[in-house]
Amino acid sequence: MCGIVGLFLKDPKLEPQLGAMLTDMLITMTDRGPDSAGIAIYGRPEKGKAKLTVQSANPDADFATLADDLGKAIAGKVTGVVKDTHMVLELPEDRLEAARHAMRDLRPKAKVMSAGEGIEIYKEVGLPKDVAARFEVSRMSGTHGIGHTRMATESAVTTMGAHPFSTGADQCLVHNGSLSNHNSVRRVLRQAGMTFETENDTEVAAAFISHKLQEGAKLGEAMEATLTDLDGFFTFVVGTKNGFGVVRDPIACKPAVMAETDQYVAFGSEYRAMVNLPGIDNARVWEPEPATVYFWER
Ligand SMILES: NC(=O)CC[C@H](N)C(=O)O
Repeated sequence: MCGIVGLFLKDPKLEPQLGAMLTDMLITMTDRGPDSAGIAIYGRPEKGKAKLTVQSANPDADFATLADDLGKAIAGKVTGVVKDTHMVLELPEDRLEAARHAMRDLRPKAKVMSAGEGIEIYKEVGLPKDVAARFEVSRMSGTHGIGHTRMATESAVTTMGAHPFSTGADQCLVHNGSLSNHNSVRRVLRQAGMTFETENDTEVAAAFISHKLQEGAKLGEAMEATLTDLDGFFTFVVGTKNGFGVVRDPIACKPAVMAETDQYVAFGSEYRAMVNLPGIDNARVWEPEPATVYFWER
């Protein structure tokens, strides 16, 4: 099982409702994966600024002076907003890599959930309704977003084992299925310099796409490569700063439904995730074909 939802807005008028729409979609998928849940929201990037979303098991101690400490370490202005176990740090775009490095010394136990100009990722063990409420996702605006509710198959039920996985700036991936060659692909990617936080198969798929993008592939090409190099079952939904993509393995036994109107492109593991979207009755609704890449970019 596992439930996936995604929404890529074409109409800016819907942007203030992105978090609320995705939350509703994800809660509808709760019975497909009750052990952990997560959501990636892409806000409109602010010129010259970047965001680092970090997570801590001890947020009071770790977050109290983090914005100031990080500001000193990177010699730049850092502001932060704490939401439960997560904190979103806003900083100068050209200091993003320096900030990632500084975090390892400043707060070695805190985890980086995402980094980039638009992306924020919130994920924890628990049901979608509880995870979404803890991080007030329904109040967030944005241009596109992806949500996941997990029934673990390949690694422990932990915060870091929850989806979405982010392995590159402004990139994320969620997965329904299980990969059979993830250990060998992980070894190859490690040799190429990619690093991993978990033993999870989905993290390997995310890193595989990030590595292809680093090598210069376009989003569609990177997704196409999953069809030749990754074995097993998958429906993947991928987010980038300006893009949103879907691909299913050649057997395609993991369910997927898409809907498109003039206002949005939506993805659900099942149609019921999309019933409350505006204009859904007149949307073009279809099942994505096996071994076929679909993507949209602004
Ligand atoms: N049930 C699933 O689709 C699980 C997805 C992935 N294999 C995981 O364990 O996280």
